Amino acid sequence: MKDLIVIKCGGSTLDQLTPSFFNTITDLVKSGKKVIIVHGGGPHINQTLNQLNIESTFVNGLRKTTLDVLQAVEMVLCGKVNKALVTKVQLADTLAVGLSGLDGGLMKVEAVDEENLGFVGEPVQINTDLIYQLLDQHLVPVIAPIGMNEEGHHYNVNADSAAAAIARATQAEELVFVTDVDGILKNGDLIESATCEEVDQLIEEGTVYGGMIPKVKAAMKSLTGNVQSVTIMNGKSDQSLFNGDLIGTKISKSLSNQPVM
Ligand SMILES: Nc1ncnc2c1ncn2[C@@H]1O[C@H](COP(=O)(O)OP(=O)(O)O)[C@@H](O)[C@H]1O
Ligand SMILES: CC(=O)N[C@@H](CCC(=O)OP(=O)(O)O)C(=O)O
Repeated sequence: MKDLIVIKCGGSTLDQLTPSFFNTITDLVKSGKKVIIVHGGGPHINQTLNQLNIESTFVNGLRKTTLDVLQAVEMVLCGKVNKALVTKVQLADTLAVGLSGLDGGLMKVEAVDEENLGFVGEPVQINTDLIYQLLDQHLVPVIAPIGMNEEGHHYNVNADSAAAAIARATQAEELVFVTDVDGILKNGDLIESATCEEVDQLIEEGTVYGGMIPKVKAAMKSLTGNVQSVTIMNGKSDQSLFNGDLIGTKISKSLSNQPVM
């Protein structure tokens, strides 16, 4: 869809996002752009799991999700984090609708690897009609990454994967990952642009690790569809967001996949 931007807000940066960030979203909507927010909440989940004395571990950036963990994840993401974000968008004078992948069949998922990861899902189908209807009403959908499978079981979805699947399915023009670092760093320096091949190499050599892995993998997956541009940027930077070139790491399709001019 033309003029559609999917913004993924990482849990690492959610509490630091300033009113100017949310004012920018209002400016975007007023200028005729359509905005979808997909959010994470990893640190918020960790805090609640600690309070509940529930252990959780990560495998390649994905949280191993037992039934106990799933219940806490759902409570934190769909409840606390989602509603806090809806409130902040609305304080900037834009109406937002908070929902999860469960609501309106928004995100159907399949288990990734139930034996090793438990209830971790990956999106297989997005109800784009529902999203378009909200966008047509000038509402900003704020989406928590919990999905449902065919049997009605709930799954924890990495928020980067959810954002990429939603960007792909809605044919968004842009996907922006807002996180707590300036972009992909190598030896402390920002990599301003990288092709998918270069990103694969960065994973292989260990420069990209942990929570950055699902982010770059999701970025690359979205680029195999209609998404034109993926940027990873810092939510703390006070740059005038989206008014020109975003500052961060821009990931582009491999040169061999570029259309011939
Ligand atoms: N090459 C890299 N450049 C920057 N950050 C990296 C890199 N590799 C791993 N990371 C880690 O990825 C983190 C961002 O991922 P994550 O914590 O999952 O954030 P979010 O909650 O925004 O999704 C950074 O804070 C950093 O610790
Ligand atoms: C399967 C899986 O790992 N799900 C994530 C969902 C939240 C998330 O992705 O939050 P961030 O964007 O802040 O990392 C989790 O449980 O932490």
